[in-house]
Amino acid sequence: MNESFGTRLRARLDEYGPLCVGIDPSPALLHAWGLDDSPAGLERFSRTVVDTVSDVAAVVKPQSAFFERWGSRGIAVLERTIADLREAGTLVLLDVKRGDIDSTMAAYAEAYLDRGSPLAVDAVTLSPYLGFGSLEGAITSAVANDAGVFVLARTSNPEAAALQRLVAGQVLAGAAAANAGHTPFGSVGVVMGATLPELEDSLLDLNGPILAPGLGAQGATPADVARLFGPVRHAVVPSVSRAVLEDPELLRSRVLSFRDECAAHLDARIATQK
Ligand SMILES: O=C(O)c1cc(=O)[nH]c(=O)n1[C@@H]1O[C@H](COP(=O)(O)O)[C@@H](O)[C@H]1O
Repeated sequence: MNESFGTRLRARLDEYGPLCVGIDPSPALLHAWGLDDSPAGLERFSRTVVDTVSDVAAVVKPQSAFFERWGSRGIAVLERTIADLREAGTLVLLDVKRGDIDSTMAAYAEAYLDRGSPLAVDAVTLSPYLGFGSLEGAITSAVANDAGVFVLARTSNPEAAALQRLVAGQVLAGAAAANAGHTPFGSVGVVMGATLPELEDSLLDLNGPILAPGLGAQGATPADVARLFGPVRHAVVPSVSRAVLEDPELLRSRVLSFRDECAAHLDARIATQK
């Protein structure tokens, strides 16, 4: 690898369309699929998602929490899932929402961003609540490994608004500073829920990718995403989990229809039309 995460993400979005598909093997979804709530059930679920969507989704986002529930056996399944995704060629965004101080944050960065780590991925979600500056080392490490980060700015859940509107400006400013001068855009993304009523104007200066969860189960539609993100729509990666994962038989068709609808509303071309 010698292209930045921003460059690789831009290419993948242009080729496959603007969609991130979650792997969220919750007990409820394992049950709906007729699988045991066990490491074997997790593995079957994850492998089915990888096999069914990796050739049509620009980004796939495993949710670490559902693997961590099973301790070392769950982490072993997560490692195999990451390896399968990388082999399939899709970009892997691990949703871990990590954030801590200096050497502790460095250890998280080593775990997820260092190319030699068994859990190395293309990008991770980070939490900025120990200060945006506490993430600097992880951002440096991401860039050194051609990886990326998505820092929580305004999340999709309704409880977040009161706290996050006080600090989102600092997150956006920190990410914009890290991305300045990078083309096609930088590798420091932010998370902005697709369910939000409105956005900070400073998002216009981000020059980086925007992960927008909240499609489907949390109520947002592709039209909402286009309305909300307006002038930065080319940088948005809408993310969907439960609405496509409910039924393995419908998984591929639902991913294709979310992907095509997002592309149509966001004025994005899909070079590889499957
Ligand atoms: O970082 C995330 O992916 C994330 C941020 C956010 O603001 N809201 C949000 O729901 N998520 C994640 O997106 C997934 C839920 O997606 P749905 O099942 O489509 O609602 C879960 O893994 C959440 O942790």
